[in-house]
Amino acid sequence: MKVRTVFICNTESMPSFSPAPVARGPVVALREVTVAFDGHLALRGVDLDLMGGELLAIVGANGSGKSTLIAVAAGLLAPTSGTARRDPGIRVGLVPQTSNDGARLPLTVADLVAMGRWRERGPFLPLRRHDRARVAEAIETVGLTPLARRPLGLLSGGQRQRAHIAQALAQDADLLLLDEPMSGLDAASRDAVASALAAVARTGTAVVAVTHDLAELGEVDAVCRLVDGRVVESSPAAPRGRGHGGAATVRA
Ligand SMILES: Nc1ncnc2c1ncn2[C@@H]1O[C@H](COP(=O)(O)OP(=O)(O)OP(=O)(O)O)[C@@H](O)[C@H]1O
Repeated sequence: MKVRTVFICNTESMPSFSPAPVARGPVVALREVTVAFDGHLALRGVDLDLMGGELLAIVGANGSGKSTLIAVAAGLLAPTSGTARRDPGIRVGLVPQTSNDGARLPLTVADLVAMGRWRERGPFLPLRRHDRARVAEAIETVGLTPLARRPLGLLSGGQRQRAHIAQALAQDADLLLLDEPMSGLDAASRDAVASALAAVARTGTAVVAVTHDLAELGEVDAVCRLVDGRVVESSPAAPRGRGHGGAATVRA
């Protein structure tokens, strides 16, 4: 199955996003993936392809295995059985469900987002002009430019969440995984993030977002629904039709 999800933001602030994603195979392919925690099966025989250029929404009730699936896709958790194959060398961006934990870090918004460039630039090295532009663009995308110099500890929960999303956007990841990224965001921020995710997918990135409300993601390319660790519904990538208001359909 193929799924892709992207959040979009203020498109006027994203001039450097290039169009024309390049079609290729999955960046991550899960086959018959099962994950057991102390005998409890969190995932049961999951087959899933995460495709570059696609925005995939993962939905399901509490405890259905969404975060576990994200952890396996990110390479943070090995399947108990089955296989998780990742393209070698892909850059993975992750916004975990608990990204609000950074409240006590002695960092500003700009510091946090700049860390998203470390993989390209190397940690603690001065950012180059291009890196600084990517950082500024990501901050603008989530609407935090006026707060760029503010310490994380002085932000609201939703603002901090947006800062973590900006850090992920700045990474230019091949695979972008977001676990309930809209949690705590107001309507304007949700729209901005949804637009940003869609734009990122259009650059060729595989974007995967967990949500309890499909509508908040806007248009997605595919949907994967989990029930008790199983994929019970999935939609293949349909013609995106972004700009035509088309949304992905879900089929059993
Ligand atoms: N580290 C762990 N140890 C033991 N059980 C775990 C662990 N992590 C998750 N589980 C169990 O695995 C199942 C799936 O959990 P998971 O966090 O993936 O669900 P989820 O769909 O993301 O839920 P939510 O919507 O509440 O975030 C749950 O029954 C949970 O209790």
